[in-house]
Amino acid sequence: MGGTEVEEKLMRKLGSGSLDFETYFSDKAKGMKASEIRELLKLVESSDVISLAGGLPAPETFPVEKIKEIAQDVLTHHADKALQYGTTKGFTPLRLTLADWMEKRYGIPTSKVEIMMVAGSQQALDLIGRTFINPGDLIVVEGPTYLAALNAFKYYDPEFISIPMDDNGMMVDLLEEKLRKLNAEGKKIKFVYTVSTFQNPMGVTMSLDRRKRLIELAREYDFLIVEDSPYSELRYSGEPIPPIKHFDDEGRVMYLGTFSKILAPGFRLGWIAAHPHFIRKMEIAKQAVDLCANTLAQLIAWKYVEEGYLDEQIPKIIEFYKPRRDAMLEALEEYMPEGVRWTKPEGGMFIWVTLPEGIDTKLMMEKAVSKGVAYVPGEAFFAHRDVKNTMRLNFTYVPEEKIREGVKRLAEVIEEEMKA
Ligand SMILES: Cc1ncc(COP(=O)(O)O)c(CN)c1O
Ligand SMILES: O=C(O)/C=C/CC(=O)O
Repeated sequence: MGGTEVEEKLMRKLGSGSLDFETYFSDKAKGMKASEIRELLKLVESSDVISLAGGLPAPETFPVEKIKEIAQDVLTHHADKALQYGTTKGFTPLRLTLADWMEKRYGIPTSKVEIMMVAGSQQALDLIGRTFINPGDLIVVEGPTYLAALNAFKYYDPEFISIPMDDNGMMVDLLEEKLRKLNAEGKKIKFVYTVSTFQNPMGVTMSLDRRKRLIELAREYDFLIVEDSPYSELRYSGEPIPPIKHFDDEGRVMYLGTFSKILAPGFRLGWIAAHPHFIRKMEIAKQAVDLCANTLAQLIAWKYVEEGYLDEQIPKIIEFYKPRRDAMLEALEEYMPEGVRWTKPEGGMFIWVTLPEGIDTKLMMEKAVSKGVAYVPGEAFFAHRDVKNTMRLNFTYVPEEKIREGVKRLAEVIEEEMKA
């Protein structure tokens, strides 16, 4: 029995009860929206639907034996630390190892950043909202962008400015135009949120020129940059591009990393690399949220990175995902009707599909699931939910033959929709 059935059974058993539950919620709680991605995961959890929806890493890429071995070692030699409360900033040896790892891979000097461990980079997004957003602050996001970032920031009542994307990431020239207009009105933005490499949901990567221009604009118009980068290690083709943080001399960029796609999401372990002044304030915020990140997970991750297993594992993950990306691109080419477009990402987990104007992919979802395929409708990835004819496909979770079958089924649904 899947989670959804369990919930429904419990709700039926308890009935509506005597309490008027809604009256007890805070105003903010009443305004919260469920995550389409999280809800979809429940939908396809116990069915034979081919899910191209959730951005789930393939379980086959989890280094189970190595985790077992390291956990055994950690619990034999460091149980007193691994099972105890830790400091809010995180296990120091892990933080230092990660700083060295980032310097080696991204050319971000350890002297320029401090690292704080968080309960997944999703918590980093909430801490950034809690620490930096006043109601009404202007926050720039990509259109489309990671929908759970919108949900995290929304709780703090910003005003979103959505900047369109193309195959080279955020259209920074349009951002510059917007900044000029705001400046003429005496307005400033607080920060730009970007998934700079293999973006969620489009899969595209911000070009080097745009990264350099964005950091120049940040200086010129005095704003911060939140660079959220869970996918940067998953490159299947093309050449690596330094993160925006690499060009940051003043401490304007807060870089978010995570173990979710390069070790396992179940660790719920990510990190923020930022100026110590910003880290300190977010540390104080985190003290009130969860005291500290999971210490057992931190010590296992520390050994995993320190002893070089992470650097060994990343090429294996790439080798596992590349054929799946290729299978999806080939199937889209083979099955999709004229008039349907899609991104051709060099890495990451997602492909973004654009249908002819007038088709609403949220309304089309029910037909797709009845045909045995699921995707994430694109509307929720836009801050103003004003684009309806798009969808996000994930290629990492199901094997190639299922990807092909899923795209074939989806193409049939789209074809029918285009004829309707
Ligand atoms: C852009 C982006 N940011 C943050 C997250 C949350 O990741 P984590 O598992 O580290 O919380 C995700 C989820 N994959 C994501 O796609
Ligand atoms: O699909 C995504 O973008 C996010 C996946 C993480 C989640 O399961 O919510």
